[in-house]
Formats: sequence, C-alpha cells, structure tokens
Amino acid sequence: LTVEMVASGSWREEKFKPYNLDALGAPLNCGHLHPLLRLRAEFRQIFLEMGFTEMPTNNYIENSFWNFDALFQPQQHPARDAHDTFFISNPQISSHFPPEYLQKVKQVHSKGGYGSQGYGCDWKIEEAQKNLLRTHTTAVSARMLYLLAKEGFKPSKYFSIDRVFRNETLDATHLAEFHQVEGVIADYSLTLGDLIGTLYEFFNKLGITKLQFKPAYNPYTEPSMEVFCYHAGLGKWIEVGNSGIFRPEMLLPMGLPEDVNVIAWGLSLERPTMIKYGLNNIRDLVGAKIDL
Ligand SMILES: COC[C@@H]1[C@H](c2ccc(C#Cc3ccccc3)cc2)[C@@H]2CN(C(=O)Nc3ccc(OC4CC4)cc3)C[C@@H](O)[C@@H](O)CN12
Repeated sequence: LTVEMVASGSWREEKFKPYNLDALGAPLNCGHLHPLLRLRAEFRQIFLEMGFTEMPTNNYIENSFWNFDALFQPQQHPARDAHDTFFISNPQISSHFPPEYLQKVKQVHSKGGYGSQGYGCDWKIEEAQKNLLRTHTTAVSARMLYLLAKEGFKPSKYFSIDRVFRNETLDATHLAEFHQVEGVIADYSLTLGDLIGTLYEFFNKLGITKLQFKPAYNPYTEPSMEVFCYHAGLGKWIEVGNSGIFRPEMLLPMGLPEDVNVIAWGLSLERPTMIKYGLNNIRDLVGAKIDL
C-alpha cells in the first residue's frame, strides 16, 4: 500500500492480507536495565507502596563500631575475623563516635545493663575503630535508629537495597559481594506477629503466599527467624531470608524509648534474580549477556 495507490484510489482493485494485530513489533535495538537493577526497582516499588523510606547507603566503607559493636555483636565473634570480613587499612577514616553512646555500648558489651548480663568481655575501642567493607546493610539501619533516637523518636519504616561484602569462599552461587535488601520498622509495642504479618505482606507482593518460619540466631535480634517459601516453579521450599526483633542491648544504648520495638528482615537481590531468570551460576548474572 503506497501513497500513490491511496491518492489514485487504485488500492480498491488490490487484494490485501488482513492485519495480524498479534504480531510483535520490530525488536527495539536499545538499552535495557540489568536484571539485578530491574529487580531492585521492583523491590523499591514494593517498599514504597508499603510506606517505607529509603536509607542512605552510599558508604561501602564502614567501621566496626556501626557494623558490629552497635549491633551488640561481640568483639570476639567469628564473623569479625578477617576470614569473613574485608578490613581496610587505608583510608583510615578517623571515626568520631558520640562519646555518651560509645560509653553505653562499651558498658553493655562488657558489664551488661538494661536487664542483660552482657558478654563480660574486655571491650576495646581499637577494635571498634577498625574500618571494613560493610558486611550487611544492618550497619546503616543502626545509624538510622541512632539518629531516630537522637532527633526524637517517631514510628518509622526504613528500607535499603545495596551492596555488602563478605570475605567468603566463592562458588557458583556466592561472590564476595551481593546486594542486601533490608526492611526495618520501629514502633511502640511491636510483636513477632507484626513481623510475620509484614513478611506475608512483603512476599505476597512478590507472588509468594506460602511462608514458613524457622527459629534462627543473629547476635542482634532475639527472637530470630529464617523465612522459607514454597516456590511452585521449583516445586520445593526455599530459604527466602532472615528476620528478627532487634535486641534491647542494641536499642536501649541508642536512647530509644523502652516501649519501642524494632522488627527487621533481610534477603538478597541475587538469589531471586537468578531464580527469576533461571540462572544457576551467579557469574552469568554479572559480566555476561542474558537474552531477556
Ligand atoms: C551470606 O548469605 C546471606 C544471603 C542473603 C541474606 C541473608 C540474610 C539477610 C538478613 C538479614 C537480617 C536479619 C535480621 C534483621 C535484619 C536483617 C540478608 C541477606 C540470602 C538470603 N536468601 C535469599 O535472599 N533467598 C531468596 C530470596 C528471595 C527469593 O525470591 C524468589 C522469588 C522466589 C528467593 C530466594 C536466602 C538464601 O539465598 C541464603 O543462602 C543466602 N542469603
């Protein structure tokens, strides 16, 4: 069909095949988001719909104080060894910790307090000043909760989705870094039921409706739960994250009110992306072309 045929009316004598309105358009040769970033946008949308505010996570380098001590993770904990953590000797960022808060953290680790017996350890500030590549975004959550206490508590919901670094053995599903997705809710008298209900709401938005919870341990949450879901596509139960209620030994030294509880959960970005795109090796996710 040409302009001349339309103008002369000669198209009337021609036979045309019917439009195939189901035909795909011509492939667009243009850029597209990396699968990880597509899923990051999906998770961000879910959190925003649920009324969460994104935390500022643009500091890969953290100090041990916020990554471990503020979370009541003992200075002798194996996770603080170099075989799990990337310690940084340079730049040696001079860390200024709020003196009053630092004393409370030292106290709760060494002698206890707030109803806790503490670890009875000799807490050293030199250990807290060691710089590292953050091992979890929970270090950022600790900073945000401290600010919340300092600026006057009000019920708040925060989330973060960003890179974390673990000095671990690499294999087909583990690299030395991954993206952690974390949700945190601080409010009066929150319970484990609120955490479970929030996890159902969050995972329902991912199309996951069947969840199971298994008791777990984290130094900074009590109780803690591993979260599992039945994945119909894989035909099995899979671990989809970890969660818990932050301990008083973490929250009360910050100055948060005694009747405030903080529930939180975390998962990764890489695992759901690999499942969604049917990838078995995490190296196919970073640094290789995928047909979307
Ligand atoms: C060292 O590895 C840690 C990482 C990562 C993880 C684990 C725990 C946390 C946390 C936390 C936390 C706990 C309490 C308070 C605050 C944060 C964050 C990331 C995933 C957590 N996991 C994980 O993401 N699994 C997952 C998540 C979503 C998913 O969606 C699919 C559509 C169905 C599928 C799978 C579970 C496992 O993959 C696990 O083997 C690997 N985990």
